[in-house]
Amino acid sequence: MKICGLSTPETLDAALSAGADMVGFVRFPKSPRHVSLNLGHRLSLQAKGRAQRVVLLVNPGDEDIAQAVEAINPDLIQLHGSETPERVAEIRSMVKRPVMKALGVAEPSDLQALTPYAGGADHLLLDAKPPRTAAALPGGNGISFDWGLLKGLDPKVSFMLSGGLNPENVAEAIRLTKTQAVDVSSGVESRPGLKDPARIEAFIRAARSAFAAAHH
Ligand SMILES: O=C(O)c1ccccc1NCC(=O)[C@H](O)[C@H](O)COP(=O)(O)O
Repeated sequence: MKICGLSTPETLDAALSAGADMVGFVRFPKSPRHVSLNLGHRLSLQAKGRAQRVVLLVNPGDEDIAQAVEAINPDLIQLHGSETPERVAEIRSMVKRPVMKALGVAEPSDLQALTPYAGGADHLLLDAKPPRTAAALPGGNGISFDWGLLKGLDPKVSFMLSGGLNPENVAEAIRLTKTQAVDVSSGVESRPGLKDPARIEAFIRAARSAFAAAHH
């Protein structure tokens, strides 16, 4: 279970105390969840040893990557832009840490885009595609995609499910998609960029019960 877009010590503590496996820090200035290098550094120290720390970058240049790695020392890098399979592999060898590539799903043909990333990325995160408006963020939009599309996916492909999840629908999403991992951002917020500790706890509780039920 990954809680993405944490940006305060209090809400990070709520995610860690509730048992999140991964906590995500967004480096994207247009996002209400963006963290400075300094804040990212402090949040990362707070999470160290308690959950995997993920830094989220969008089409980063080498310098952006170097700065984020130096300041935040993440356990994993999430790439949430239009990075090619070659660029993902290049970043992975540059940072010498695992990389998760996010891919948007809206129609069956989008699943074919997964194959070229299989060699270069350590994990795949399947998210909804962002709305086609100039102001839209590449992620964190609270939009679900049709989970039924994943019936067309090779069962050997492991992925993290994302996009429009919340405490109310996460159990159904796990049951229908048989995913092994889930990611959430706006579904555990009280307003864009502000995480709600009670919703974080409810999300993790619901996801944990659904994973337990799926393994019986
Ligand atoms: O969350 C953001 O603000 C963000 C900005 C730029 C690129 C990606 C971003 N979020 C990516 C995530 O991993 C979100 O958790 C994922 O898109 C799901 O978001 P939501 O549908 O709001 O749960």
